[in-house]
Amino acid sequence: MQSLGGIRSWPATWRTTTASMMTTTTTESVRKVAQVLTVAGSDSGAGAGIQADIKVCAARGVYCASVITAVTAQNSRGVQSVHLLPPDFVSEQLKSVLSDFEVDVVKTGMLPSPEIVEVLLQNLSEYPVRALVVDPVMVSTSGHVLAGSSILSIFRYRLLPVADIITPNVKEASALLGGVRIQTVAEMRSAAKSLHQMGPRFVLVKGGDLPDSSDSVDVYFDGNEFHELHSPRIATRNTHGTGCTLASCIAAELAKGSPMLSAVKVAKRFVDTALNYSKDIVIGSGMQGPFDHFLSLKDPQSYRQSTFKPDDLFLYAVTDSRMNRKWNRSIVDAVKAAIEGGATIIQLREKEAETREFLEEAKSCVDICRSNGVFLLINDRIDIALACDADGVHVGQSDMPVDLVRSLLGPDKIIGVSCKTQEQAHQAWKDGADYIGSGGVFPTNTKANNRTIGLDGLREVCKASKLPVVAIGGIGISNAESVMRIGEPNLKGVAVVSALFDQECVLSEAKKLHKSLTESKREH
Ligand SMILES: Cc1ncc(COP(=O)(O)OP(=O)(O)O)c(N)n1
Ligand SMILES: Cc1nc(C(=O)O)sc1CCOP(=O)(O)O
Ligand SMILES: [Mg+2]
Repeated sequence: MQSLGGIRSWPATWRTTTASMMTTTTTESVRKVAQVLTVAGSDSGAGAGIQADIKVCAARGVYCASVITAVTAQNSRGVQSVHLLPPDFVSEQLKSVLSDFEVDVVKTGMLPSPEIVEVLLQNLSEYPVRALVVDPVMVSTSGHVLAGSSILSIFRYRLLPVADIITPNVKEASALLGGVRIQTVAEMRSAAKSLHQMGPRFVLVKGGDLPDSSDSVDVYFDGNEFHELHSPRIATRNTHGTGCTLASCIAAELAKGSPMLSAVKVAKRFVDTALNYSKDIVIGSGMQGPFDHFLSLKDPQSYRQSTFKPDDLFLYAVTDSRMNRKWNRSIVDAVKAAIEGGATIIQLREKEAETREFLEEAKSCVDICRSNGVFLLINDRIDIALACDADGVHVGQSDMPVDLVRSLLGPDKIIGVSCKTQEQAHQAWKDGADYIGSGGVFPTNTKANNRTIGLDGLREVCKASKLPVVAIGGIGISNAESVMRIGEPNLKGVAVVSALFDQECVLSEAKKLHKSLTESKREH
């Protein structure tokens, strides 16, 4: 079979992504729709399987075709019965879709027999796609075997070698590796490495089932580097279908053109958001309910609260047009490098930009940030934020009042406000802000006539604030650790301008600062 080629070669004409990201415009004005094909089992309860896959793709703005390998009778109590489709008929479905549609990414879920894997491989060699995402489903969340041990050999020797990414949970990783013990993050790393040797380009071992961990940790391995992707464990019964959802979301992001790590990060965040958002909905009477992929079954007010997370403030990159001009780089390039280096949120602070030019650049930055799963805020300019559909704004005490900003932007946007005093921190909470920027912690050359409040002033603001706080002003690699060391639980990160953007290489400075912040977090 020809190598599936991952997501390496996109026709240049597809690159102009529209705001909705579902379609891309070619020079001939033909709209190319990002397409996923899911090859999986049907779940009558619709929390997992084909039904979940279609919902995720729809939620992410991607078209999803479906080839059904098996029909299951299941609900929130478990799997009552499974009916396998004949391999010939699975092949007919594959041919129907692949011979007609321009499928970008194939995602596999329940592949219940070696014969079905065989017909899948045959069809993929006849109709190659850009990427193959393999979720090696073996056992349902309720414990029902969906693909027995007869499948292991063809998975190991035929399917994994042509996969771009595989997304096993620890039980599936263990089964693929002949029953090795995987009970710690170190063992997950070692499993990811061994699985990578079986041929997939990337491996994501999901640690949701790991015993005794307060975090949910997934281990990503690209053949060289490991990334640990942490998220807080969400207490809910509604976890049915999380694996299918994650893999399909990765497929959808790849179909839109994201690099692999970005696709994985976006997918993890999507699952966390959906789980948190629907943690207390009740569908079915069993132990494992479905969750809401469209985030629409609850009060919309709570959506905003669940999407912005205080930890997003960890490394806050604030751009500066003067510095970009000095170093001869565009805002877009500056933002890309900051994100690649580990920035967790971006603010465009373009004090001298002309409105028209700023708007165009802001739109490009929104696309970049969105495809990387990083929020983009606009400094001061509510009009620009609305026009480019940014994720929010940052305003100061002399800018538009926060309550008015909230009424203009609505409940879903993120609003940050600068506070130097406890009174301002109280007011920020009352007015509906999401976070506080507090400084100048140290003297700065970036903002003229800025009053320095020092570490003591920062501590005061943190103590008075019910909101998460990010520290700003004169912060860089040499002193970021001393800021985080004040140890206030709601101090979530540092915001920096010159430490990233008044430097020759934004990427390497961002990486260094991220590393130093991560180390100081580990120590405290
Ligand atoms: C994260 C963050 N904190 C504080 C500020 C300062 O905002 P403001 O007081 O409105 O001053 P200007 O940035 O507009 O000069 C910020 N931008 N970001
Ligand atoms: C934009 C801004 N606001 C501040 C505040 O105190 O609210 S200090 C500041 C400038 C921060 O730039 P640098 O990281 O280069 O010191
Ligand atoms: Mg301002």
